[in-house]
Amino acid sequence: MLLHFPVKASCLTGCAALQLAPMRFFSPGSSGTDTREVASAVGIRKDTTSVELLSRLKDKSILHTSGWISGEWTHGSSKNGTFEVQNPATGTLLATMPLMKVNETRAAIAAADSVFPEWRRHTAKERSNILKRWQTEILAHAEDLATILTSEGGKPLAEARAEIASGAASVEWMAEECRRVEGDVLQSTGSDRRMLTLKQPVGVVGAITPWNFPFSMITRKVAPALAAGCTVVIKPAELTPLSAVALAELAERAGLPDGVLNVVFGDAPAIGHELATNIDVRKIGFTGSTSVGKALAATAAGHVKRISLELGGNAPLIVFDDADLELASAGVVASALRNAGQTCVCANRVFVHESVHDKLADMVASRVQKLRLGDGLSPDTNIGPLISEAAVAKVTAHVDDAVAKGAKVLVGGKKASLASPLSNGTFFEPTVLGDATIDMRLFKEETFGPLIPFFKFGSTSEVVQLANNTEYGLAAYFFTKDLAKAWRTAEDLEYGMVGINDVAITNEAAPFGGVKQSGLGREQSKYGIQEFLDIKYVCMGLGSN
Ligand SMILES: NC(=O)c1ccc[n+]([C@@H]2O[C@H](COP(=O)([O-])OP(=O)(O)OC[C@H]3O[C@@H](n4cnc5c(N)ncnc54)[C@H](O)[C@@H]3O)[C@@H](O)[C@H]2O)c1
Ligand SMILES: O=CCCC(=O)O
Repeated sequence: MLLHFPVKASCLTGCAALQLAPMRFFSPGSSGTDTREVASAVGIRKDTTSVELLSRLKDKSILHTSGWISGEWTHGSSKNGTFEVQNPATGTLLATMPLMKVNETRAAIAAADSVFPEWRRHTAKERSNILKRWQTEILAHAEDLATILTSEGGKPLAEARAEIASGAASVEWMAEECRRVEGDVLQSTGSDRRMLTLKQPVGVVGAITPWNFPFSMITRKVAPALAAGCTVVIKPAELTPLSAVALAELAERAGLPDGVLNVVFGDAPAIGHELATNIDVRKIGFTGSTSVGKALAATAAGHVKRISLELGGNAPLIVFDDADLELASAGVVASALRNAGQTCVCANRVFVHESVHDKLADMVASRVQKLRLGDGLSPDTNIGPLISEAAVAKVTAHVDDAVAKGAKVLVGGKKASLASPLSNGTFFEPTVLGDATIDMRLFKEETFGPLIPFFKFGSTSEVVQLANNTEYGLAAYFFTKDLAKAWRTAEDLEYGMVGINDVAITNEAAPFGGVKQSGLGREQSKYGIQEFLDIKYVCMGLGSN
């Protein structure tokens, strides 16, 4: 049954009326201003968002501070309270969001379920056209979306722009793939029957996404789901929900019918549990940590739901003695420090042949020394903040543990203190460590920070064994000019994705996903849409004539 929420899409300032506490808005250098002053000064939804962020946007109406259920912007129950979204570069408040729980999630699932029969009956071309219009809206708002993404997630604008482009490319790809979903006519086992298969949408999908790619992790799930004919409830990370609601706004503008896409956030365990247990949800698509993914998979298994998991990584990057060292050193830095090291496919462990180890370490150290740490919104920043103090603490612990066990700090090594207005930001110096060994935490655990540890190796068999010595199996990289070594190493690495002389391997045409405890299933590419389709076998008897 669909629960009714009293807030309509047109109720812009009215949404705040549902909140119990008096609303404040914040901007750097101000301690807050009464909501009514702001609302009258600027007109829309300023009551719960940072004026500084709004002032940076060309189209301010893509910034929402509500959930999106059944085509309505809603705060859900006013009894639930709120949570805050902060800019990790400055520590300033960006938005106050309604905390949603089980009832809101049930309403979103009910909305998705009620329109599923209609959405699946749309022709593939109709769904494809809506997806293409969504892509057009995303591209038209790319700069605003990148600004929102950098403000809530911290990554430099250039990386945010690349993420928006990659998300738009996923939508475009699935708009095309949509029209190529085909069943088969099978060779019949008897002359009196015909046998065929149909591919049908699985049903309502719950999409749970992380903060480190707040935009593209959503498009990678939602675009294939919508293309297949599924309806969706998105649960974005509470640290970065603003990208998700902007995407919902643009989907609505693209003509996506009400209820086909819904967004809820707040009490993550409660929302996740409801998605994993509600009988009307047929599939969960999750990207996040291995620990949460495992727990969610166990819960969903109790209800025999389909699930895709994109989990943690611990990527090796191997540099063989015949490698192009300029290319390899650029690859090490680009991979390990992407999004300040907070990327599931970041190189975590750099294995270098002993004959070129010192030279490569020097080349990497000199590249890293030139990088500028700062606010992602500033054009000369190469590395932004980490997402939180907890993230800074984890990188610090990994560096301290490594140094205690004999590693040498070649560059960086500690939390960075930047001048105001970045003095409350969560920054860590990009760090290069020499003499890393396998007894260190950084060998076994995903650091998720700007840390490049160097390990020495002697033979190919030794380094493949070291690279595979992890519970993870997402991405691996290596550099060599030897063709035979390239084939054998690519085949022997126990990873879902392998980059040879290349670290920028992700794109919409390539299957993204891991093996071992890095996950199940594939996103993107021609395989991604299959995760949202069931195979139905149809047998038609022809009678005895
Ligand atoms: N393999 C991939 O494609 C990929 C991509 C990006 C990030 N990641 C991984 O994600 C992790 C970082 O992201 P994170 O810290 O946001 O991960 P996380 O597991 O803490 O959170 C991911 C999502 O799950 C939600 N969540 C938290 N607890 C939950 C619960 N009990 N039930 C249901 N949902 C819950 C969060 O609110 C968030 O939306 C890293 O391990 C990284 O490697 C993997
Ligand atoms: O961290 C997840 C996504 C990384 C990528 O798209 O290459």
